[in-house]
Amino acid sequence: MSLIPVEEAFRRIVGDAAPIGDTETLPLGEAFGRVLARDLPAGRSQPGFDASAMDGYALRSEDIGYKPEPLRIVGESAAGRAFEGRCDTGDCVRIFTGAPMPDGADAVLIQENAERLADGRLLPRTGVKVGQHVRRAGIDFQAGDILVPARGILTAGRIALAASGSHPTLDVVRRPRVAILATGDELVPPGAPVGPSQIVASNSFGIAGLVRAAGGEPLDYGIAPDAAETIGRLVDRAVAERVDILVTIGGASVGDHDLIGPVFASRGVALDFWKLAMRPGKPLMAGRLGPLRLLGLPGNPASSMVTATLFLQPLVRALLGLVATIPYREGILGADMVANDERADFIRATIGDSTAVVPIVSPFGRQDSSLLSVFARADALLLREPHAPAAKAGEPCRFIVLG
Ligand SMILES: Nc1nc2c(c(=O)[nH]1)N[C@H]1C(S)=C(S)[C@@H](COP(=O)(O)OP(=O)(O)OC[C@H]3O[C@@H](n4cnc5c(N)ncnc54)[C@H](O)[C@@H]3O)O[C@H]1N2
Ligand code: MOO
Repeated sequence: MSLIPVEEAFRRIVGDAAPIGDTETLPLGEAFGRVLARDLPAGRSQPGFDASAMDGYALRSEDIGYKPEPLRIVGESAAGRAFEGRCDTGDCVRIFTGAPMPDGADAVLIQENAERLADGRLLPRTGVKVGQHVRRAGIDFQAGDILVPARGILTAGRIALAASGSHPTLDVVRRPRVAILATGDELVPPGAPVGPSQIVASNSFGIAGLVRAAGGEPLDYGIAPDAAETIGRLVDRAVAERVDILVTIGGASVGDHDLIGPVFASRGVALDFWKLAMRPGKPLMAGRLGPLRLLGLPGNPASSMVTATLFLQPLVRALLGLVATIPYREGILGADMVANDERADFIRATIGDSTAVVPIVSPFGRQDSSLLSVFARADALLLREPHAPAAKAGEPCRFIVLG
Protein backbone atom coordinates (compact mmCIF):
# COMPACT_ATOMS: atom_id res chain seq x y z
CA MET A 1 0.00 0.00 0.00
CA SER A 2 1.52 3.33 -1.02
CA LEU A 3 1.68 6.25 1.39
CA ILE A 4 -1.07 8.85 0.99
CA PRO A 5 0.02 12.50 1.27
CA VAL A 6 -1.46 14.48 4.16
CA GLU A 7 -3.25 16.86 1.76
CA GLU A 8 -4.91 13.97 -0.07
CA ALA A 9 -6.21 12.44 3.18
CA PHE A 10 -7.43 15.87 4.29
CA ARG A 11 -9.33 16.33 1.04
CA ARG A 12 -10.95 12.90 1.33
CA ILE A 13 -11.96 13.36 4.97
CA VAL A 14 -12.94 17.02 5.05
CA GLY A 15 -13.55 17.90 1.40
CA ASP A 16 -17.17 16.78 1.11
CA ALA A 17 -18.32 17.64 4.66
CA ALA A 18 -21.53 19.67 4.34
CA PRO A 19 -22.53 21.92 7.26
CA ILE A 20 -25.12 20.39 9.58
CA GLY A 21 -28.49 22.10 9.36
CA ASP A 22 -29.81 21.57 12.91
CA THR A 23 -29.98 24.63 15.13
CA GLU A 24 -30.81 25.40 18.74
CA THR A 25 -31.82 28.54 20.59
CA LEU A 26 -29.61 29.59 23.50
CA PRO A 27 -29.78 32.40 26.05
CA LEU A 28 -27.21 35.02 25.12
CA GLY A 29 -25.12 34.18 28.19
CA GLU A 30 -24.60 30.61 26.97
CA ALA A 31 -23.83 31.36 23.33
CA PHE A 32 -20.15 32.36 23.62
CA GLY A 33 -17.98 30.40 21.19
CA ARG A 34 -20.92 28.92 19.31
CA VAL A 35 -21.65 29.41 15.60
CA LEU A 36 -24.55 31.66 14.65
CA ALA A 37 -27.15 29.85 12.53
CA ARG A 38 -28.48 32.79 10.50
CA ASP A 39 -27.85 36.49 9.89
CA LEU A 40 -28.62 38.53 13.00
CA PRO A 41 -30.40 41.82 12.27
CA ALA A 42 -30.35 44.65 14.83
CA GLY A 43 -33.66 44.97 16.63
CA ARG A 44 -32.98 48.67 17.28
CA SER A 45 -30.60 51.50 16.40
CA GLN A 46 -27.64 52.35 18.61
CA PRO A 47 -27.55 54.88 20.04
CA GLY A 48 -31.30 55.24 19.88
CA PHE A 49 -31.03 59.05 20.23
CA ASP A 50 -28.44 61.79 19.73
CA ALA A 51 -26.30 61.53 22.86
CA SER A 52 -23.53 63.49 24.51
CA ALA A 53 -20.08 61.93 24.38
CA MET A 54 -18.78 64.10 27.26
CA ASP A 55 -19.68 65.68 30.58
CA GLY A 56 -20.36 69.38 30.01
CA TYR A 57 -23.02 71.67 28.59
CA ALA A 58 -25.31 71.17 25.60
CA LEU A 59 -25.79 74.41 23.68
CA ARG A 60 -26.24 76.03 20.31
CA SER A 61 -22.77 76.34 18.77
CA GLU A 62 -23.66 79.63 17.06
CA ASP A 63 -24.16 81.16 20.55
CA ILE A 64 -20.49 80.83 21.47
CA GLY A 65 -18.71 82.08 18.40
CA TYR A 66 -16.04 84.83 18.31
CA LYS A 67 -16.69 86.45 21.73
CA PRO A 68 -18.81 84.14 23.90
CA GLU A 69 -21.41 85.67 26.20
CA PRO A 70 -22.59 83.97 29.42
CA LEU A 71 -25.40 81.42 28.89
CA ARG A 72 -28.41 80.59 31.10
CA ILE A 73 -28.35 77.03 32.48
CA VAL A 74 -31.97 75.96 31.96
CA GLY A 75 -31.89 72.35 33.08
CA GLU A 76 -30.03 69.05 33.22
CA SER A 77 -29.91 65.96 31.01
CA ALA A 78 -28.46 62.82 32.56
CA ALA A 79 -28.08 59.29 31.22
CA GLY A 80 -31.51 57.71 31.62
CA ARG A 81 -33.18 61.08 32.45
CA ALA A 82 -33.54 63.44 29.50
CA PHE A 83 -34.17 67.21 29.74
CA GLU A 84 -37.74 67.65 28.55
CA GLY A 85 -37.52 71.34 27.58
CA ARG A 86 -35.80 73.15 24.71
CA CYS A 87 -32.41 74.77 24.47
CA ASP A 88 -33.15 78.15 22.95
CA THR A 89 -30.75 80.94 21.93
CA GLY A 90 -28.69 82.00 24.96
CA ASP A 91 -29.50 78.75 26.83
CA CYS A 92 -27.42 75.78 27.77
CA VAL A 93 -28.23 72.49 29.51
CA ARG A 94 -25.99 70.70 31.97
CA ILE A 95 -25.35 67.31 30.35
CA PHE A 96 -23.52 64.09 31.15
CA THR A 97 -21.91 61.39 29.02
CA GLY A 98 -24.53 59.21 27.35
CA ALA A 99 -27.42 61.59 28.08
CA PRO A 100 -29.86 62.57 25.31
CA MET A 101 -29.17 65.90 23.60
CA PRO A 102 -31.90 68.44 24.34
CA ASP A 103 -33.97 69.81 21.46
CA GLY A 104 -32.36 72.92 20.00
CA ALA A 105 -28.79 72.11 21.11
CA ASP A 106 -26.28 71.03 18.44
CA ALA A 107 -23.00 70.62 20.37
CA VAL A 108 -21.48 69.94 23.76
CA LEU A 109 -18.91 72.17 25.45
CA ILE A 110 -16.83 70.08 27.87
CA GLN A 111 -16.96 71.35 31.42
CA GLU A 112 -13.19 71.92 31.55
CA ASN A 113 -13.70 74.71 28.97
CA ALA A 114 -16.40 76.62 30.85
CA GLU A 115 -16.75 78.56 34.07
CA ARG A 116 -19.77 78.70 36.37
CA LEU A 117 -20.27 82.38 37.28
CA ALA A 118 -21.34 83.53 40.74
CA ASP A 119 -24.77 84.48 39.32
CA GLY A 120 -25.31 80.82 38.23
CA ARG A 121 -24.71 81.42 34.51
CA LEU A 122 -22.09 79.70 32.38
CA LEU A 123 -19.18 81.48 30.74
CA PRO A 124 -17.81 79.48 27.76
CA ARG A 125 -14.02 79.69 27.43
CA THR A 126 -13.86 78.23 23.90
CA GLY A 127 -16.10 77.84 20.91
CA VAL A 128 -17.46 74.50 19.65
CA LYS A 129 -18.21 73.17 16.18
CA VAL A 130 -21.66 71.94 15.19
CA GLY A 131 -21.96 68.32 16.31
CA GLN A 132 -18.91 68.46 18.58
CA HIS A 133 -19.01 65.74 21.28
CA VAL A 134 -22.40 64.56 19.99
CA ARG A 135 -22.95 60.92 19.08
CA ARG A 136 -25.63 60.87 16.40
CA ALA A 137 -28.46 58.33 16.67
CA GLY A 138 -27.59 55.11 14.85
CA ILE A 139 -23.82 55.72 14.41
CA ASP A 140 -23.01 52.29 15.87
CA PHE A 141 -25.73 50.45 13.93
CA GLN A 142 -29.19 51.04 12.51
CA ALA A 143 -32.26 48.87 13.14
CA GLY A 144 -32.18 46.06 10.58
CA ASP A 145 -28.39 46.15 10.02
CA ILE A 146 -26.84 42.67 10.04
CA LEU A 147 -24.85 42.62 13.27
CA VAL A 148 -23.33 39.13 12.89
CA PRO A 149 -23.39 37.10 9.68
CA ALA A 150 -24.67 33.52 9.50
CA ARG A 151 -21.92 31.02 10.43
CA GLY A 152 -20.04 33.69 12.37
CA ILE A 153 -18.35 32.50 15.56
CA LEU A 154 -19.86 34.22 18.59
CA THR A 155 -16.82 35.98 19.98
CA ALA A 156 -16.95 38.17 23.07
CA GLY A 157 -17.38 41.28 20.91
CA ARG A 158 -20.19 39.75 18.85
CA ILE A 159 -22.05 38.55 21.95
CA ALA A 160 -21.91 42.11 23.33
CA LEU A 161 -23.08 43.48 19.96
CA ALA A 162 -26.00 41.01 19.88
CA ALA A 163 -26.97 42.16 23.37
CA SER A 164 -26.81 45.79 22.26
CA GLY A 165 -29.04 44.88 19.31
CA SER A 166 -31.53 43.64 21.95
CA HIS A 167 -31.39 39.90 21.33
CA PRO A 168 -31.92 37.94 24.56
CA THR A 169 -31.43 34.60 22.74
CA LEU A 170 -29.49 33.46 19.69
CA ASP A 171 -30.05 30.65 17.18
CA VAL A 172 -26.84 28.67 16.91
CA VAL A 173 -25.71 25.65 14.91
CA ARG A 174 -25.94 22.42 16.86
CA ARG A 175 -22.49 21.31 17.93
CA PRO A 176 -21.29 18.28 15.94
CA ARG A 177 -21.55 15.22 18.21
CA VAL A 178 -18.37 13.19 18.26
CA ALA A 179 -18.46 9.75 19.91
CA ILE A 180 -15.02 8.66 21.09
CA LEU A 181 -14.32 4.96 21.52
CA ALA A 182 -11.04 3.61 22.84
CA THR A 183 -10.34 0.01 21.85
CA GLY A 184 -7.91 -2.51 23.26
CA ASP A 185 -7.83 -5.33 25.82
CA GLU A 186 -4.90 -3.62 27.53
CA LEU A 187 -6.75 -0.42 28.46
CA VAL A 188 -8.13 0.49 31.87
CA PRO A 189 -9.67 3.83 32.82
CA PRO A 190 -7.70 6.34 34.92
CA GLY A 191 -7.92 5.47 38.62
CA ALA A 192 -8.67 1.75 38.08
CA PRO A 193 -6.15 -0.92 39.16
CA VAL A 194 -3.59 -1.45 36.41
CA GLY A 195 -2.72 -5.10 35.96
CA PRO A 196 0.48 -6.47 34.47
CA SER A 197 0.63 -5.66 30.73
CA GLN A 198 -2.23 -3.19 31.06
CA ILE A 199 -2.02 0.58 30.46
CA VAL A 200 -4.19 3.52 31.42
CA ALA A 201 -6.37 4.78 28.57
CA SER A 202 -5.51 8.43 28.07
CA ASN A 203 -6.24 9.29 24.46
CA SER A 204 -10.03 9.70 24.76
CA PHE A 205 -9.53 12.60 27.14
CA GLY A 206 -7.08 14.37 24.85
CA ILE A 207 -9.27 13.83 21.79
CA ALA A 208 -12.31 15.09 23.72
CA GLY A 209 -10.41 18.30 24.46
CA LEU A 210 -9.55 18.75 20.78
CA VAL A 211 -13.19 18.15 19.82
CA ARG A 212 -14.35 20.75 22.32
CA ALA A 213 -11.73 23.25 21.15
CA ALA A 214 -12.95 22.86 17.57
CA GLY A 215 -16.57 23.52 18.61
CA GLY A 216 -17.86 19.94 18.84
CA GLU A 217 -19.51 17.98 21.64
CA PRO A 218 -17.50 14.92 22.69
CA LEU A 219 -19.40 11.82 23.82
CA ASP A 220 -17.41 9.26 25.76
CA TYR A 221 -18.18 5.75 24.47
CA GLY A 222 -15.69 4.29 26.93
CA ILE A 223 -13.26 1.47 26.31
CA ALA A 224 -14.15 -1.55 24.18
CA PRO A 225 -12.18 -4.77 24.47
CA ASP A 226 -10.91 -6.37 21.29
CA ALA A 227 -14.25 -8.14 20.80
CA ALA A 228 -16.20 -7.71 17.57
CA GLU A 229 -19.56 -8.05 19.26
CA THR A 230 -18.91 -5.21 21.73
CA ILE A 231 -17.45 -2.89 19.11
CA GLY A 232 -20.39 -3.71 16.83
CA ARG A 233 -22.89 -2.76 19.55
CA LEU A 234 -21.14 0.58 20.01
CA VAL A 235 -21.22 1.29 16.27
CA ASP A 236 -24.97 0.53 16.34
CA ARG A 237 -25.31 2.90 19.30
CA ALA A 238 -23.58 5.68 17.36
CA VAL A 239 -26.03 5.15 14.49
CA ALA A 240 -29.04 5.08 16.87
CA GLU A 241 -27.87 8.20 18.71
CA ARG A 242 -27.32 9.93 15.35
CA VAL A 243 -23.86 11.15 16.28
CA ASP A 244 -22.04 12.95 13.50
CA ILE A 245 -18.62 11.35 13.88
CA LEU A 246 -17.49 8.12 15.51
CA VAL A 247 -13.81 8.25 16.39
CA THR A 248 -12.10 5.02 17.28
CA ILE A 249 -8.68 4.96 18.87
CA GLY A 250 -6.23 2.12 18.36
CA GLY A 251 -6.42 -1.00 16.26
CA ALA A 252 -5.63 1.03 13.15
CA SER A 253 -2.47 -0.85 12.31
CA VAL A 254 -1.91 -4.29 10.87
CA GLY A 255 -2.09 -6.35 14.08
CA ASP A 256 -4.17 -9.53 14.53
CA HIS A 257 -6.52 -7.84 17.02
CA ASP A 258 -7.56 -4.98 14.79
CA LEU A 259 -11.32 -5.51 14.57
CA ILE A 260 -12.63 -2.12 13.52
CA GLY A 261 -12.52 -2.97 9.82
CA PRO A 262 -14.36 -6.33 10.06
CA VAL A 263 -16.99 -4.82 12.36
CA PHE A 264 -17.72 -2.00 9.95
CA ALA A 265 -17.73 -4.43 7.06
CA SER A 266 -20.43 -6.42 8.91
CA ARG A 267 -22.55 -3.22 8.90
CA GLY A 268 -22.03 -2.75 5.19
CA VAL A 269 -19.37 -0.03 5.42
CA ALA A 270 -16.36 0.10 3.19
CA LEU A 271 -13.72 1.49 5.47
CA ASP A 272 -10.61 2.90 3.85
CA PHE A 273 -7.37 1.92 5.56
CA TRP A 274 -4.67 4.35 4.73
CA LYS A 275 -1.01 4.56 5.39
CA LEU A 276 -0.33 8.26 5.54
CA ALA A 277 2.92 9.92 4.55
CA MET A 278 3.23 11.48 7.97
CA ARG A 279 4.90 10.87 11.31
CA PRO A 280 3.48 10.33 13.84
CA GLY A 281 0.17 8.96 12.65
CA LYS A 282 0.84 6.61 9.78
CA PRO A 283 -2.22 4.33 10.02
CA LEU A 284 -5.63 5.99 9.66
CA MET A 285 -9.13 4.72 8.83
CA ALA A 286 -11.96 6.73 7.30
CA GLY A 287 -15.44 5.81 6.10
CA ARG A 288 -19.15 6.64 6.05
CA LEU A 289 -22.21 4.78 7.33
CA GLY A 290 -25.11 6.86 6.03
CA PRO A 291 -24.73 10.27 7.68
CA LEU A 292 -22.28 8.86 10.28
CA ARG A 293 -18.63 9.61 9.61
CA LEU A 294 -16.01 7.24 10.92
CA LEU A 295 -12.47 8.13 11.74
CA GLY A 296 -10.08 5.52 13.09
CA LEU A 297 -7.06 7.07 14.76
CA PRO A 298 -3.84 5.24 15.62
CA GLY A 299 -3.43 4.23 19.25
CA ASN A 300 -0.07 5.77 20.10
CA PRO A 301 -0.90 8.87 22.15
CA ALA A 302 1.01 11.45 20.10
CA SER A 303 -0.18 9.81 16.87
CA SER A 304 -3.83 10.08 17.86
CA MET A 305 -3.46 13.70 19.00
CA VAL A 306 -1.61 14.75 15.84
CA THR A 307 -4.04 13.03 13.46
CA ALA A 308 -7.00 14.49 15.38
CA THR A 309 -5.43 17.95 15.11
CA LEU A 310 -4.92 17.59 11.36
CA PHE A 311 -8.14 15.83 10.35
CA LEU A 312 -10.74 15.64 13.14
CA GLN A 313 -10.67 19.28 14.23
CA PRO A 314 -11.07 20.61 10.66
CA LEU A 315 -13.85 18.05 10.07
CA VAL A 316 -15.73 19.39 13.10
CA ARG A 317 -15.24 22.94 11.83
CA ALA A 318 -16.48 21.95 8.36
CA LEU A 319 -19.63 20.43 9.90
CA LEU A 320 -20.17 23.76 11.68
CA GLY A 321 -19.89 25.54 8.33
CA LEU A 322 -16.58 27.19 9.26
CA VAL A 323 -13.45 27.49 7.17
CA ALA A 324 -11.64 24.19 7.56
CA THR A 325 -7.95 24.08 6.80
CA ILE A 326 -4.83 22.76 8.42
CA PRO A 327 -3.85 26.00 10.18
CA TYR A 328 -0.19 26.30 9.25
CA ARG A 329 1.72 29.39 10.32
CA GLU A 330 5.07 30.81 9.36
CA GLY A 331 7.94 30.62 11.84
CA ILE A 332 11.70 30.38 12.17
CA LEU A 333 13.57 27.18 12.97
CA GLY A 334 15.00 27.18 16.48
CA ALA A 335 17.44 24.33 15.73
CA ASP A 336 19.26 22.66 12.86
CA MET A 337 17.19 19.93 11.19
CA VAL A 338 18.37 16.87 9.30
CA ALA A 339 17.03 16.02 5.83
CA ASN A 340 13.62 14.32 5.95
CA ASP A 341 12.40 11.08 4.36
CA GLU A 342 9.13 10.58 2.45
CA ARG A 343 6.84 11.14 5.50
CA ALA A 344 5.84 14.65 6.61
CA ASP A 345 7.07 15.07 10.16
CA PHE A 346 4.93 16.82 12.74
CA ILE A 347 7.55 17.45 15.36
CA ARG A 348 6.53 18.28 18.91
CA ALA A 349 8.03 21.70 19.52
CA THR A 350 7.74 24.87 21.55
CA ILE A 351 7.42 28.50 20.59
CA GLY A 352 8.08 29.20 24.27
CA ASP A 353 7.33 32.72 25.41
CA SER A 354 9.28 34.22 22.53
CA THR A 355 8.48 37.86 21.88
CA ALA A 356 9.86 37.65 18.36
CA VAL A 357 7.48 38.97 15.66
CA VAL A 358 7.99 35.71 13.78
CA PRO A 359 7.86 32.84 16.30
CA ILE A 360 10.95 30.73 16.81
CA VAL A 361 9.92 27.08 16.79
CA SER A 362 12.22 24.78 18.72
CA PRO A 363 11.81 21.00 18.50
CA PHE A 364 12.02 18.77 21.54
CA GLY A 365 14.76 16.15 21.48
CA ARG A 366 12.57 13.08 22.06
CA GLN A 367 9.87 12.43 19.47
CA ASP A 368 8.64 8.86 20.14
CA SER A 369 4.89 8.75 19.47
CA SER A 370 4.21 7.12 22.85
CA LEU A 371 5.52 10.12 24.81
CA LEU A 372 2.63 12.10 26.26
CA SER A 373 4.94 14.03 28.57
CA VAL A 374 6.60 15.55 25.50
CA PHE A 375 3.28 16.16 23.73
CA ALA A 376 1.88 17.91 26.78
CA ARG A 377 4.85 20.32 26.89
CA ALA A 378 4.52 21.10 23.18
CA ASP A 379 2.65 24.19 22.09
CA ALA A 380 3.44 23.70 18.42
CA LEU A 381 3.87 21.04 15.77
CA LEU A 382 6.83 21.87 13.57
CA LEU A 383 6.24 20.67 10.01
CA ARG A 384 9.03 19.04 8.08
CA GLU A 385 7.77 18.45 4.55
CA PRO A 386 8.41 15.11 2.85
CA HIS A 387 11.95 15.05 1.44
CA ALA A 388 12.77 18.44 3.02
CA PRO A 389 16.54 19.04 2.77
CA ALA A 390 18.60 19.65 5.88
CA ALA A 391 17.93 23.11 7.31
CA LYS A 392 19.74 25.46 9.66
CA ALA A 393 18.41 27.25 12.73
CA GLY A 394 17.09 30.65 11.61
CA GLU A 395 15.64 29.39 8.33
CA PRO A 396 11.87 29.76 7.73
CA CYS A 397 9.54 26.92 8.69
CA ARG A 398 5.85 26.16 9.01
CA PHE A 399 4.12 25.05 12.17
CA ILE A 400 0.71 24.49 13.75
CA VAL A 401 -0.22 25.98 17.11
CA LEU A 402 -1.49 23.37 19.56
CA GLY A 403 -4.39 24.49 21.72
N1 LIG B 1 4.23 -4.06 11.67
C1 LIG B 1 3.82 -2.81 11.87
N2 LIG B 1 3.56 -2.42 13.12
C2 LIG B 1 3.16 -1.16 13.34
C3 LIG B 1 3.02 -0.26 12.26
C4 LIG B 1 3.29 -0.73 10.97
O1 LIG B 1 3.17 0.01 9.96
N3 LIG B 1 3.68 -2.01 10.82
N4 LIG B 1 2.68 1.05 12.53
C5 LIG B 1 3.06 1.55 13.82
C6 LIG B 1 2.49 2.85 14.02
S1 LIG B 1 3.16 4.11 13.13
C7 LIG B 1 1.53 3.08 14.95
S2 LIG B 1 1.02 4.67 15.27
C8 LIG B 1 0.90 2.02 15.70
C9 LIG B 1 -0.61 2.19 15.58
O2 LIG B 1 -1.20 1.07 15.99
P1 LIG B 1 -2.74 0.91 16.33
O3 LIG B 1 -3.52 2.09 15.88
O4 LIG B 1 -3.16 -0.42 15.86
O5 LIG B 1 -2.73 1.07 17.87
P2 LIG B 1 -2.62 -0.05 18.98
O6 LIG B 1 -1.73 -1.13 18.50
O7 LIG B 1 -3.95 -0.38 19.42
O8 LIG B 1 -1.88 0.83 20.07
C10 LIG B 1 -0.63 1.39 19.88
C11 LIG B 1 -0.10 1.85 21.25
O9 LIG B 1 -0.96 2.84 21.76
C12 LIG B 1 -1.51 2.44 23.01
N5 LIG B 1 -2.90 2.92 23.09
C13 LIG B 1 -3.93 2.46 22.36
N6 LIG B 1 -5.06 3.10 22.72
C14 LIG B 1 -4.74 3.94 23.71
C15 LIG B 1 -5.48 4.84 24.51
N7 LIG B 1 -6.78 5.00 24.34
N8 LIG B 1 -4.82 5.57 25.45
C16 LIG B 1 -3.47 5.38 25.61
N9 LIG B 1 -2.73 4.55 24.88
C17 LIG B 1 -3.34 3.81 23.95
C18 LIG B 1 -1.42 0.94 22.98
O10 LIG B 1 -1.44 0.38 24.26
C19 LIG B 1 -0.13 0.72 22.26
O11 LIG B 1 0.95 0.91 23.16
O12 LIG B 1 1.25 0.78 15.21
C20 LIG B 1 2.65 0.62 14.96
N10 LIG B 1 2.91 -0.76 14.60
O1 MOO C 1 1.72 6.89 14.01
MO1 MOO C 1 3.00 5.88 14.40
O2 MOO C 1 2.94 7.31 13.91
O3 MOO C 1 4.58 6.61 13.69
O4 MOO C 1 3.68 5.98 16.04
